[in-house]
Amino acid sequence: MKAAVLVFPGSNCDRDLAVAIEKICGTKPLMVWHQESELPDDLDLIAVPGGFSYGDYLRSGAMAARSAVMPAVIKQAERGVPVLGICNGFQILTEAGLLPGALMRNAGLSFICRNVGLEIQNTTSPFTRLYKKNQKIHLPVAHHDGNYTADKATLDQLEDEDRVALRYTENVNGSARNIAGVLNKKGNVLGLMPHPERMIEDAHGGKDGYNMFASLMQVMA
Ligand SMILES: NC(=O)CC[C@H](N)C(=O)O
Repeated sequence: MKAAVLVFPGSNCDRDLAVAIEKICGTKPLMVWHQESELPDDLDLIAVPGGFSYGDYLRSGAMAARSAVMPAVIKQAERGVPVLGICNGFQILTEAGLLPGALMRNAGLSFICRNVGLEIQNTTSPFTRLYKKNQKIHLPVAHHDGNYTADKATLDQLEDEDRVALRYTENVNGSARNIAGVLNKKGNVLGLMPHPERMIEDAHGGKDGYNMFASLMQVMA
């Protein structure tokens, strides 16, 4: 698999994500600095990592969404290349308009850093097809802006089109309808607040994130 991991000033999960991709998908990803304006056109995955791009100033992800590399990401997403945004990556993808809605400050106003329960909703996307419908998993979260919001029509549309990828089993951060991750209309762009790359081996305390990367491998097989 040929994958690229984007790196912004303030990204801090880029290495963990690269390690997970190499371990599960077998090849070291390209690390792409945000100032690049082109991406190879034979990528199988563009991964947007977590962290605090630009110190979360203005709004989390807002400045990164306007960086030089993003027009190339948008072009490839439109061509159907899988794009996975984790945590700050999810915030960047909503700010770039690749995913609907926004991530607001957590309802409790504090940073939340712990494992949370989740339920898999969509099992047809390239990221989720190895999970079972309504499967309960645990993944870590670490964010202060994870409170997913969108207007009622958008939330209804996400549900009608099976684009809620996963939900929290408890309302962790105030997210509308407990939404933890959403897909774009085509299903090739996923953003989620929990960190699958931090739960891929026994030393992490579990492997519930493993299938998110393994699913991508199955798509290619
Ligand atoms: N782990 C992360 O990616 C953090 C995301 C973001 N900076 C927040 O705190 O909301």
